[in-house]
Amino acid sequence: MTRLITALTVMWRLAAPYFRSAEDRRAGRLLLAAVIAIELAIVGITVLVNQWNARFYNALQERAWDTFVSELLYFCVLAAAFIVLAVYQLYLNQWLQIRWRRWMTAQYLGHWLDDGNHYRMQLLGDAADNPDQRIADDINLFIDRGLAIGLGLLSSVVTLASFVTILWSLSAQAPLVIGGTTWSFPGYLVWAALIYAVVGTVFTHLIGRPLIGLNFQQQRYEADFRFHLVRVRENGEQIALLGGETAERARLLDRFGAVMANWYAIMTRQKKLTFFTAGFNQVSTVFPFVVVSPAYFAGGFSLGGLMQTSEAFSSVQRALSFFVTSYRQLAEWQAVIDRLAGFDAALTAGRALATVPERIVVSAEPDAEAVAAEALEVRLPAGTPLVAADALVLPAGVRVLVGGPSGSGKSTLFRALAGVWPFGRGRVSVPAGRSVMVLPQRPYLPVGTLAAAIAYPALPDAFPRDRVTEVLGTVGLGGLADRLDEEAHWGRMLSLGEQQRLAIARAILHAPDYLFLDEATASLDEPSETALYGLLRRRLPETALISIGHRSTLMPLHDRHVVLERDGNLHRLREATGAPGA
Ligand SMILES: Nc1ncnc2c1ncn2[C@@H]1O[C@H](COP(=O)(O)OP(=O)(O)OP(=O)(O)O)[C@@H](O)[C@H]1O
Repeated sequence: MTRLITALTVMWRLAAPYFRSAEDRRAGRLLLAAVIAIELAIVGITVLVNQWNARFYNALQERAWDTFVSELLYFCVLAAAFIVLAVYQLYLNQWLQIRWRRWMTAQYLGHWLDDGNHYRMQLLGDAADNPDQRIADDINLFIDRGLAIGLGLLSSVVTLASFVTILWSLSAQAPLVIGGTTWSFPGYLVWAALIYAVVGTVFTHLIGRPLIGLNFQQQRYEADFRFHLVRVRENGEQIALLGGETAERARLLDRFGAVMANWYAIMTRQKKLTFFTAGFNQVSTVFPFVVVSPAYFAGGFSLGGLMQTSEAFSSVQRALSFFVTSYRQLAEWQAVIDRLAGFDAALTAGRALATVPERIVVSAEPDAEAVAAEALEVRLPAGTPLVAADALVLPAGVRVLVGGPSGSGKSTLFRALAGVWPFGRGRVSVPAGRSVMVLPQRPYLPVGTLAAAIAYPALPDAFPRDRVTEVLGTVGLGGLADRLDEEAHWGRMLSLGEQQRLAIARAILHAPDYLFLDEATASLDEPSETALYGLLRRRLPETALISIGHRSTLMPLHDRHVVLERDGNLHRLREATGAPGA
């Protein structure tokens, strides 16, 4: 029971915001009201059809031709109304689904992407596996199944209320007579239907309960398998060069093994459940007749009455067995709710990480003249100290080379200065209104046109075309100028050196105040690297360049040289002796 209440609370927390949203609540509420109204109208038609049953079968029994014809016509009217309602119910339901889904997707994308939360969530580890599945599949399933189950439940409750009344009065008309003795008691047909359905529900629940967890796991294993397939696709070149196909196949089959093992468990459980539900459904066809037959054969009941009673009995029993028939859907839905709730929690944890008391605080200071780190200690997510930078000051236009052994924490220090690495303590102040750009060794090039890849993160047409062409020429990629509108996976097509040139072109177009280059030219030959640094110097004279690099040829291209040196259990940033470039 507490589980049910928790599930309902979580469901409400996930579903309600859409119907309260400023953007779409009117349309959402209207569509929902229409879908509910149609559902109720359909139940109304079922009640009318039930009453029609009595009249129609009586007309057949009495061979009353005129009544038969008029009842047939009446049925046609009901059927026509039912068809129109069924069509519009589906149509409006789908309309509601896509609007609701658009809203929820936008919300989740916002919470995931805003303010670097996706990256912090990733740093937190396995808190939210496969966010893509949460956003693409789970939101869809939550809405689709939620509406189906919600409307099914509503329809069952209303059907139950309507038909229990009918069945109650029919119980009085059809006394239960066995062996000449009357055994009936008020509403005995209702009680029979109730007991039958409750037995079914209890057994279904007992047999089917493990399906909730199994379905949850299944989705997870499937997503995991898909994720690893995508990894292989993305790293195809490396795998082919290393001849890693056999290892990959083994790894993928291993992942698939988990999919299969869980699937077997689902199959076994499903088999048990289907044995029960299929049997239950078969018995349901004849059970009402069995219950009413004593009254019918005792002679006090017409054929119409029998048919109406069996129909009403079936409706009550169907409504009561709603839980039995939709158990699989409910199990799946419960798993979806659990996953979305888990994703929600991970989103919140990611956001909370940005505001924990002990973290690296990066703030924009109106009076600051330089990027400055004060008592900065950068740590790993697990809390291990990595880098200490007591008093780093990077004035505008400075050119600093950051050195230090591999793994000493240079890239992590850049992440901390750029404000995406919260683990640690101390402060970083950035002059307000100054822009910062970080170029990593392997730049991110979104799939799309080349123009979009260069302009990223600005919009594809943010820079005049002739300027883009000219800048491409200056970084040595003039040959690509006439392919700016070509859509491709540029990150795979261009060599790493070309990608690095492209990233330099991006930096020149954006002209940031602070440009951090994390081995951003390491794939270029030394003369090209020197030429590109010269270009940056000429094109962005005001921009501070802070580079990480291991080559000694970088030294003369910078004014200052700082290094990370081991100091106890961490590396400390110190000014290196001997000014580079001197
Ligand atoms: N997300 C993370 N979780 C745990 N450890 C991490 C994470 N990111 C980096 N590290 C660890 O922090 C240490 C410093 O990594 P970092 O990439 O900053 O070093 P680096 O000095 O830039 O190295 P290189 O010169 O080889 O590029 C490494 O030991 C690395 O394994």
